[in-house]
Amino acid sequence: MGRKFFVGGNWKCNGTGEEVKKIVTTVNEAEVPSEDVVEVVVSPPFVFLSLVKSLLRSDFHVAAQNCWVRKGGAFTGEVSAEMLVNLGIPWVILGHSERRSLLNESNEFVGDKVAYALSQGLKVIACIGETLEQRESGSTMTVVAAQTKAIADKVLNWANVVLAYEPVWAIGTGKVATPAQAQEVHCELRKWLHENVSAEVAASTRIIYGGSVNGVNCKELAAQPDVDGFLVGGASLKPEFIDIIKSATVKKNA
Ligand SMILES: O=C(CO)COP(=O)(O)O
Repeated sequence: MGRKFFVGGNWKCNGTGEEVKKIVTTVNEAEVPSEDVVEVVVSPPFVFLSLVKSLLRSDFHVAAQNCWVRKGGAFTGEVSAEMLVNLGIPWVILGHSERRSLLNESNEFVGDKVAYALSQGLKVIACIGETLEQRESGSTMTVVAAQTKAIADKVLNWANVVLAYEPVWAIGTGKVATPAQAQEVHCELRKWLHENVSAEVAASTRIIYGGSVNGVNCKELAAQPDVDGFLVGGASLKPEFIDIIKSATVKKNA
């Protein structure tokens, strides 16, 4: 049941036009494994989506970092799923912990967003993850299961969903989950999908890890059986993003 390795670069709210062009040039010039081995997506801020799409190599794809929960209309400041489709943007990141915590996006709201984006033909990187306090109190699985359930309640077809496990305590902190910690949660999530969605969805859905992934720690993480790739923040703005893409070969040779 081949789950193709997936590497996403989440540029968050960073970059000028010049900086964005520089990052794209770096990834365009890189020699990386073929599209059969790794699927690569970069996610610039909305305002740079068209620029990046026009410059980016054709074997890599573009993702937005968010979209509105329903059909567009009188929602000042929002960007709709329809607009992303109209721009030719195939992917969207939804439910990132920064939006959950800073903008109060609830599990239900994220579930609605995922369902609506999928209904419009977008592919979704759906983010889940526990805080440090939740981990220390032993509720990691309860938290990520509730976040996943809110998505599963609204989504019938998982073919276009990638689940990104991003422990909040590991995001932007330099404190990466150990390979064993990541594997444990990914394995539990796959079990959850098996029991609550279907064996087929559990076997085929990619579960990727995010949180302080870099060009060095990626190899050992990639070797874990249930880690199907990465969602990379800070390191996706640097040349080491290429090393992270190349970690796909660890999986291939496993
Ligand atoms: O939030 C992340 C990706 O979505 C991870 O960010 P860092 O890689 O900077 O920790």
